[in-house]
Amino acid sequence: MAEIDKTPKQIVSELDEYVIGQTAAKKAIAIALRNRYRRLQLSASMQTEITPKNMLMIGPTGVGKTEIARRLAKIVDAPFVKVEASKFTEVGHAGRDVESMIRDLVDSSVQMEQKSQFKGIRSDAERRADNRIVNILVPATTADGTQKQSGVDFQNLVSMVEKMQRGETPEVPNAQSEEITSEVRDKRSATADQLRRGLLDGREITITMDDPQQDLGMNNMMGQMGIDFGTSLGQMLPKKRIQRTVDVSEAREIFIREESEKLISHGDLYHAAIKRAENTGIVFIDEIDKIIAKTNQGGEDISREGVQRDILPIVEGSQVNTKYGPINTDHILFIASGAFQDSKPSDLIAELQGRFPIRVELNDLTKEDFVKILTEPKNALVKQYIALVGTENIKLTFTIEAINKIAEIATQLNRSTENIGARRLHTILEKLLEDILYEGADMEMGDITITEHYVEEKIGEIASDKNLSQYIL
Ligand SMILES: Nc1ncnc2c1ncn2[C@@H]1O[C@H](COP(=O)(O)OP(=O)(O)OP(=O)(O)O)[C@@H](O)[C@H]1O
Repeated sequence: MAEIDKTPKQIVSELDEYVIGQTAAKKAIAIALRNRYRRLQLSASMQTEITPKNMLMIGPTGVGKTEIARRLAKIVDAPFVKVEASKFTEVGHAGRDVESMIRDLVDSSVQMEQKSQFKGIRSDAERRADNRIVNILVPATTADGTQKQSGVDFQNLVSMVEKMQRGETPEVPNAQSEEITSEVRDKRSATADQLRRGLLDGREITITMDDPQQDLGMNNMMGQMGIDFGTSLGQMLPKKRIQRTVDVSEAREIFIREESEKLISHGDLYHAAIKRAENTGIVFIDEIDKIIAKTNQGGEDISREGVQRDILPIVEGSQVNTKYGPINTDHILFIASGAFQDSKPSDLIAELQGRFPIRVELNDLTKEDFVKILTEPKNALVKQYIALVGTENIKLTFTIEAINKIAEIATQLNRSTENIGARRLHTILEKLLEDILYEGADMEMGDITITEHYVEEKIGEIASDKNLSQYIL
């Protein structure tokens, strides 16, 4: 969680690596985040007094609103979810369950927390997993000379349980009592060495593992019944074990996961995840303008305003129950976003407006922005395509004139058809490179340069035909 202490300037400069322009929005979001860090430095009583100032991003579609918020979460390692506000107005939506956004946030937090805890115990889990594999590959030899795998077998287990039911104390068979001959010991240490050096990868091995379907089935069933148990029921039920034949490398990953699960305390994990979501979580509510009531629409309007009223307590700060325990939403950062083409933020119900005091407008993107978006960000589209076809030994290059032409066509199309912002670049590039992507796998094409002429030839005609471009570009 150390990432949270980044200064606003550092955050903006990291955002600059991915998002072009929109400086006002980047600054505002960086300040909102810094204030949260500042708050955490205060005494507990002061902390509860200061609630985070939520933010409203206003701007047309496809200009970077979501991208800024999502990147920010990545930069500071914060749990993040995006929801469409309009989804809660849909007929049949289970009781307009707006709290689901918070539960999704906690799910994402649990995953992040689990990943970081697993990382901390990785070497321990690896050692245990390796032991299990070695024991399978080189089974212990019993006194009568037959081989058997270490561990308690099923019959033993049944008789142990029966004894416990009768109130007796069962004898726990001691794995050490198995005859491990020096020959077995030597063989095991040689195998362990081969395993560590990856020499056994690719060899098949039959393992006994937890049934992955069991948790899935249980979760689906709970979901369908709308039940949220206090703890994950899957953790409490006895695990169904199944046998599977897999590569040694895959078996190792399966065992590392199982051993990691055993090594961590789930109670601590869930507690840490809830704290993390409470203190650093970011919820992005898109299309907030779609839940503004239009006049004279009767029932539909009531439902839209109803959603605003449902969202209000969550944004104001309340407790939401999740299957990992209750979470307090007081300090979660909410970022709402909308185009507000036929409405204004002041059309939202007054209480909700008050909860989003930071307002920023995002600009429409120009042709110059498109040129930069195509080429500059770390994950720029052009770089992605170059890398993709590069896997088939094709060296793809774009001339500056070609990039300019693509940007120009995108700007024109956004004007003549619907304005979808930078999303237009995705559809244009996909169409432009269609042939190369199709034929690349079969042909030795060597170097390919995309010129202005190539761009005109491939998409010029479609772009100038309004009817056609509506469907294709
Ligand atoms: N300013 C920008 N710099 C770099 N890429 C951008 C920019 N604006 C948009 N993009 C790219 O365009 C796509 C859509 O952008 P984004 O999801 O941020 O749209 P949005 O403004 O949130 O719109 P909506 O409200 O419809 O969700 C993303 O792939 C994003 O990378």
